[in-house]
Amino acid sequence: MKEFILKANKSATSGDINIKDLPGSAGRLDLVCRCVNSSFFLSHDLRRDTVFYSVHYGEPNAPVALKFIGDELKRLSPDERSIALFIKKALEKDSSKLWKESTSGIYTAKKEFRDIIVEKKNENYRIFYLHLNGKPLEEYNLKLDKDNGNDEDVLFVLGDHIGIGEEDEKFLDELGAERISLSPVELHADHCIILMHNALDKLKK
Ligand SMILES: C[S@@+](CC[C@H](N)C(=O)[O-])C[C@H]1O[C@@H](n2cnc3c(N)ncnc32)[C@H](O)[C@@H]1O
Repeated sequence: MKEFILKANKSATSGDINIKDLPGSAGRLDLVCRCVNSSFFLSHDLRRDTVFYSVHYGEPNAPVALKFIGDELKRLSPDERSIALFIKKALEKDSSKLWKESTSGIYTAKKEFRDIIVEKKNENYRIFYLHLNGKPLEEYNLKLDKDNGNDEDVLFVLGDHIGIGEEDEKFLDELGAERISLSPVELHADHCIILMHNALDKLKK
């Protein structure tokens, strides 16, 4: 499984969202929507082998985690407004420690960013932190196949416009996360997802 997790430092944690003001009062929800687009949408298809998480730390109810499962998504279209409406619906529900489905393939839970990463580590996922100053992707010699020919389970960690912060960087270091740099210039998180997908797609050809 290929999974991405975004720390959305300012994104809304209730359904009280103005869809016309995603970058402002909704706390950069535009960025979350673009990451959903980049995670899943192909031309006339969806990436069914991908899962995307965003963990929101904005007002009024932080944290709230969202999980999108490619294999289960239905009726979602690639435009930001459509994605934002599904997110609004999910955030309108009360969240608890366990994942609860809002609409097909979209779940919410009251989970911290770190909780999800630890869960993945315990499930033997390989954890990568996408970072400007990481080891260049080309030097990684990525071989994401297990010996039995199945894909290795991988989680890619991303920050938003603010980043993930020093404490969470330290947490990732202690967890043994590997830092990958995708470019010598700083990119938007959604563009990093596209580049990462592209690199993995090429490994399969
Ligand atoms: C707009 S950048 C964040 C900028 C923020 N000021 C910071 O200090 O982290 C959004 C995220 O994209 C990822 N990113 C940006 N440029 C990257 C690069 N060249 N290689 C790998 N990941 C990158 C990182 O995960 C980063 O947190």
